[in-house]
Amino acid sequence: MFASRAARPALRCPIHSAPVSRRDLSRKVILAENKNYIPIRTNLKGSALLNTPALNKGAGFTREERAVFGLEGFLPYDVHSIEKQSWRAWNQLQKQPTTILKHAFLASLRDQNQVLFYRIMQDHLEELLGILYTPGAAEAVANYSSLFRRPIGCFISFPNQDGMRAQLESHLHDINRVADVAYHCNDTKEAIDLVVVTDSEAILGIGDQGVGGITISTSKSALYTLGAGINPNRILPVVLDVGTDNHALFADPLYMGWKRTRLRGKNYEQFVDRFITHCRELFPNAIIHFEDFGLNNAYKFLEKYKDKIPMFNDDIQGTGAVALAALLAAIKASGQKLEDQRIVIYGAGSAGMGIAAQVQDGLQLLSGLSRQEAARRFWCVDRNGLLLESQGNSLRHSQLEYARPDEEIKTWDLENPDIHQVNLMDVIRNVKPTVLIGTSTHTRAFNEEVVKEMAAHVDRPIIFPMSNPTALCEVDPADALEWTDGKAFVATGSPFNPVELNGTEYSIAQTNNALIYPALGLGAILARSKTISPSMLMAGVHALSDLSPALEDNAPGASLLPDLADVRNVSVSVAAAVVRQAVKDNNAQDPMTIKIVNGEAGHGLEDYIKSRMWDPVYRPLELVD
Ligand SMILES: NC(=O)C1=CN([C@@H]2O[C@H](COP(=O)(O)OP(=O)(O)OC[C@H]3O[C@@H](n4cnc5c(N)ncnc54)[C@H](O)[C@@H]3O)[C@@H](O)[C@H]2O)C=CC1
Ligand SMILES: CC(=O)C(=O)O
Ligand SMILES: [Mg+2]
Repeated sequence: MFASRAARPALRCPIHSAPVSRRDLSRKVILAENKNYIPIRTNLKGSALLNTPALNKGAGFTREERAVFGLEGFLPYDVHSIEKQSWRAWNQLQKQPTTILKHAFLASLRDQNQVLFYRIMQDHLEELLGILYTPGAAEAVANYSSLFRRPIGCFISFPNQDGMRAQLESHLHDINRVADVAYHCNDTKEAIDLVVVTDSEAILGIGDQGVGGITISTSKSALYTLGAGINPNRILPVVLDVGTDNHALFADPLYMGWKRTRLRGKNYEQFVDRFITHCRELFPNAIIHFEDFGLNNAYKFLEKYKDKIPMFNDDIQGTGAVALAALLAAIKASGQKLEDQRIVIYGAGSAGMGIAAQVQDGLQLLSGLSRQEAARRFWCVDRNGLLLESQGNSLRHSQLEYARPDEEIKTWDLENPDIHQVNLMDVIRNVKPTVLIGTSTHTRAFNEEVVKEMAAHVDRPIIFPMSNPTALCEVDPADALEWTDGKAFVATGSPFNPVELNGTEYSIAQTNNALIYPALGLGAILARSKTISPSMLMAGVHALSDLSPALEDNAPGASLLPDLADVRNVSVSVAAAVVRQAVKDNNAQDPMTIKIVNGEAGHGLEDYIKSRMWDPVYRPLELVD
């Protein structure tokens, strides 16, 4: 049932002191013109300056800069504004015939003129996100070695492990970073805010991609800049090359990674531990973002480090957070309660179990359920069907508490009672779920039969096919809406166009961790929090959920979450909530941020956050000897 307008909850975030206006969200670049941009000091001149992406302005160098930095013979005469440069780059990009060539064009631009790359991305975020990120990034990762031009990011390969510390350190001395960041720091140890690391075992839904996984680290890093204004020169994207079990890569003569079977066991763990130790020593202020590790390792390192250092696993925690935000929005918009939901998770891996854990936290915190009562709201289906207690030893640790008692299915109407494998349709028929989440990589698993059966028992089915890239999505939103006569709340992991049905336009929320992890990272960096705690995550969830367009009055068909293209504005609210929570929990260590949150600094937190965001504008340059 649709909730009446009066029944809709007030637009007030429990974490924020002030109400949040969704109308505050606008596509405009935040505050760029009000900032005082400190000049960048450099001794580079001529072609060396043009070949330093963090400093290069191309045709954007002013007359004075051209004279001072000896650029006149290197550039055509006319000086062009960044708007003109962005327009030219956009026209060039349009001429690239395929997504992968567009991705390669953007990578090349990033490698020539970093500010212009971020500027064109920001100017056309809606159109370009699908190229830089999912689904485009999947193709770029898979074709990394054949498309390779120049390396971006940090490559730590197992055979070179003896030099790991020096390899990381050399990135501190990278000319781009030194020019823009380290020069202005008292200590190079302050130069890195964030490390984004993958070992490439489970890239998006396309599996083991060996060294090509660097592109997921660089894409996720770019989204930190676009989404939360984190200075790109203070981010280190890393791939840990520990070999690959993707044997197609071995057969490729152009493959650029270490051609060995993936390292496992003790050697692997020590390698990753050594990496973390060096990062902590060399970049003590940096938070560490784990991305697309294989399921077992993802959980192993999360458990090992989450209470000790500021780190998080994006696939587990970022995905859990964005899914809960969308779920809370759907529930509020339809006047339901979280504790009344029966939740089926299809694909019980990192993302699926991360969502279960986050929603379980929500059930405990918001609905007052015990941990065990909350776990009873889930039915998780994996390759071998419904997770059952009798599967004991074959279940992974993260799955154990959601396994259902075998007793429960004794009374069920099963498609094939002879086999001990309860399939998705069995679960839908017997559980009558209110929520169906897909994190399985099983293309079109939510077929017409599944969706119609679900819709036959609930007024507003909540269906989140979250697998990426687009081709692996469990159901096309247009189908899900058609099969439910527009009653379903649908949200996907990759972008989909709005759906027109019976005179209503349905916007499809892109329920992707990219809507929340940039702000989570920004909040943790600004607070310099000791850890990235569950309460910080939950604060981010509430802040994001409260910005849901579906909670607007009279908004049939509205998206459950703000548009990913609005992420930078969304991030201000979400990061503020994260920071406030860190301060409240005595987890924050940055004196300035603590002062601001405690109202002792004379200006508000949101303004401070905006003032700390990096913008794609050309900063003045100052020549030093
Ligand atoms: N929307 C978002 O923000 C995010 C989406 N994802 C997507 O979720 C999907 C899974 O990613 P991860 O959890 O990291 O991978 P994973 O490998 O950890 O988990 C996938 C799970 O699905 C199961 N599975 C595979 N085929 C199945 C089938 N036919 N039926 C039932 N279960 C099946 C696997 O056994 C495994 O447990 C990927 O497509 C990924 O792109 C992941 C993270 C974030
Ligand atoms: C979005 C993301 O992190 C994934 O699909 O793996
Ligand atoms: Mg991922």
